Amino acid sequence: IKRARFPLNAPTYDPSYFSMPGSYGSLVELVVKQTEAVQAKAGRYENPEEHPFFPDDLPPLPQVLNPAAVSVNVNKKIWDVYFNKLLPLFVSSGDDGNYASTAARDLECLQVLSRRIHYGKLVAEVKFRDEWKHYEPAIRARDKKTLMDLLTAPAVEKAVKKRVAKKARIFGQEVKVGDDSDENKGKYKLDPAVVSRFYGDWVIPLTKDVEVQYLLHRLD
Ligand SMILES: C=C(O[C@@H]1C=C(C(=O)O)C=C[C@H]1O)C(=O)O
Repeated sequence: IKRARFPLNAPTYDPSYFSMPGSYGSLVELVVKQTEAVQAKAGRYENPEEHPFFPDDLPPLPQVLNPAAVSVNVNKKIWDVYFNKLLPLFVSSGDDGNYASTAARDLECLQVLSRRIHYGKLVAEVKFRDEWKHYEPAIRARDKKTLMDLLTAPAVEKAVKKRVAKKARIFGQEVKVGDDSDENKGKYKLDPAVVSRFYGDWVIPLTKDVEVQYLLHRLD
């Protein structure tokens, strides 16, 4: 919703627009890399729920989780999906020159998506512990399809998509003081249907990919 306040602002993502000593690339890459470096110093990535987008640029992170979890990081895919699939769905075309604010909102979106999708590791661990007799043979057989079938809960996915659409309607509604007309009813800063579809097409499938990748390493 906060990112939707700005148009695309393409120069934010254009390495040729923003030149600064050091191999930062585009402005958004500079903001993400430099922010992650500071947050790593503050201990952000000692929290197993947090994953950096540029881990190679950071000092070795203390390994809190077992080896199965450490190697699973799908942030490169999240980066691609966010900029190429999600952003075009909810920002207007155009350029208002607010590139630094745009990059800051993008960082917030990337980090919250990464945290949500990598929760898959914690969920997979719980599922393994609850039903290891079912998961162990599939893990040893490297049977991704069986693992995906075991961990998939269609009713939960349906409820999640319904809940995120409702949250987008509630938190994204246009509110005008003293306007009791129906003029603003059904107007949102962000189309709730876009949010629900994005969860169905990308967030949930990526979360399950994380679950499968974690489980494949669980018995390493
Ligand atoms: C996260 C879980 O695993 C899967 C992924 C879900 C999601 O990303 O929302 C929901 C249900 C499952 O298909 C879960 O079972 O809660």
